[in-house]
Amino acid sequence: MKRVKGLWNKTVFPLFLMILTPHVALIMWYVSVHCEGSYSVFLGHFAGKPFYTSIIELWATMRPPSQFSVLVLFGFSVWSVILMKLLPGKIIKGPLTPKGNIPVYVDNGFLNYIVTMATFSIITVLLKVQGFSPSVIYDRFDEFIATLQIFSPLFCVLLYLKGRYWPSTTDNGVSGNFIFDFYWGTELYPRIFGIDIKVFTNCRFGMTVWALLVCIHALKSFELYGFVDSMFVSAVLQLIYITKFFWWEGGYMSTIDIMVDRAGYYICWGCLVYVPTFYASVSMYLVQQPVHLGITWSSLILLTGILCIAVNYLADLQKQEVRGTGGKCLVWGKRPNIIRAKYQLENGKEKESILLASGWWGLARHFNYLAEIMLALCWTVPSLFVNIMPYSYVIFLTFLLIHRSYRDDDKCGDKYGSFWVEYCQMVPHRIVPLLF
Ligand SMILES: NC(=O)C1=CN([C@@H]2O[C@H](COP(=O)(O)OP(=O)(O)OC[C@H]3O[C@@H](n4cnc5c(N)ncnc54)[C@H](OP(=O)(O)O)[C@@H]3O)[C@@H](O)[C@H]2O)C=CC1
Ligand SMILES: CC(C)CCC[C@@H](C)[C@H]1CC[C@H]2C3=CC=C4C[C@@H](O)CC[C@]4(C)[C@H]3CC[C@]12C
Repeated sequence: MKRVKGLWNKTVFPLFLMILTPHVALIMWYVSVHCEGSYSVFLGHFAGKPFYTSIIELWATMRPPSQFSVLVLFGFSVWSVILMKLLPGKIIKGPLTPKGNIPVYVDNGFLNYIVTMATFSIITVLLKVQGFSPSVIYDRFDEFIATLQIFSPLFCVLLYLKGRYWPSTTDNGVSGNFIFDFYWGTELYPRIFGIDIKVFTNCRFGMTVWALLVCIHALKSFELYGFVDSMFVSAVLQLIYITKFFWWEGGYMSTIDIMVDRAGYYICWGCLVYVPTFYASVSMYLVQQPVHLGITWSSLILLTGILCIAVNYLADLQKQEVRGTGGKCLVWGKRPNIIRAKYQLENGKEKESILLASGWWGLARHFNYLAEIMLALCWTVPSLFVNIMPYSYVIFLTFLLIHRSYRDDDKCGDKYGSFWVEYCQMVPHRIVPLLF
């Protein structure tokens, strides 16, 4: 039984995802642009054809990388690396790794984001004056997907080799199963010329490109129809969320992505290809499917979404503050219930950490996930209920976060043992209080 589980987790599932996800990234674009945002129309395009011819036809609709797409993506990556290196920021320390290393980061993500978005706005105005528009990226998005689909797997191969033969730290290693090692990665936080790869892929590329695409899709919509409230509401919520992310970027360095997930296909390919295509898909969908919501619905959705962002942010911040002050702070006006949980590093050294069982962390073990899902629903609902396609992200996110809550339980159970059991008894529900 254990062997079957291992085969599923370490080979079949990763392989399945690595085969499936490049198609998904392409399908999101194809359905939005060529199928009126409808999966049924999409299936109709290939009805009666053998599966493999449909796949070939689908990929053939995508134009190959152009000089333009390569230059823009390469230029943007260089720009991000330069800003990462040059912009000032407080030095922050990441959490202690299982091998006993402490990664150090320069907390300049918010500044990086502001400088990039301001530069994008200036470029947009300059282009507009000359009769051009960045919305050409929407028009030629297939060329961009093609470029990412070629370069990102190559980048992951490079990361695999780097972790195997030239690791940056002792937090590296292989399991001997190539499929799993490629998917999961061979290093926890690789650095190339001092550039932290996960900070680059997740924050400086993935999250920033997501914000830029939201603006580009909104601009395209504006050029086509003028002001559209559904696009506005969806875009504003996504942009506030992404801005919040960068504001809190220091905290992100202590999350599962950074302290557990290695730099492999899952995280790096995911942030380079999946985030731009899948995470920004609601905005891409709305370009061809504008909806008029009216002021009442627009305001209601916007306010609910902002509330969800606030809850998500406050929950993440609460954990950070309690740990930062060693539990000597107030949570919702009271002394927090905390567990001082002991754990051991791989070298046997004993350490202590705090588990918070009050505030948002007393409602459910991952209440922050509930706010995250509700928020994604808020920026999708403006597309109304005509098609399932715009809901793809929120459906994916729900599965991702449920799976993650189990993964995190396993991880924390292994790490904290009886302290985690105690916490689970105090806070029995995972994500939804009283229900799940
Ligand atoms: N849009 C998206 O695709 C996704 C968004 N997110 C968002 O990212 C943010 C971070 O999420 P994520 O990293 O998944 O998880 P969490 O922020 O929930 O962090 C989990 C970690 O926090 C520590 N921890 C767990 N319970 C407690 C507690 N009661 N008190 C103190 N520390 C605790 C443990 O780490 P330790 O080892 O330090 O004890 C655990 O591994 C969230 O806002 C989430 O919504 C997350 C995933 C996907
Ligand atoms: C099958 C794979 C290709 C799936 C790839 C998934 C990844 C792209 C995503 C997995 C976890 C995601 C994130 C975690 C936490 C985040 C913090 C939040 O505030 C912003 C979003 C994000 C950075 C998010 C980004 C995508 C993932 C890395």
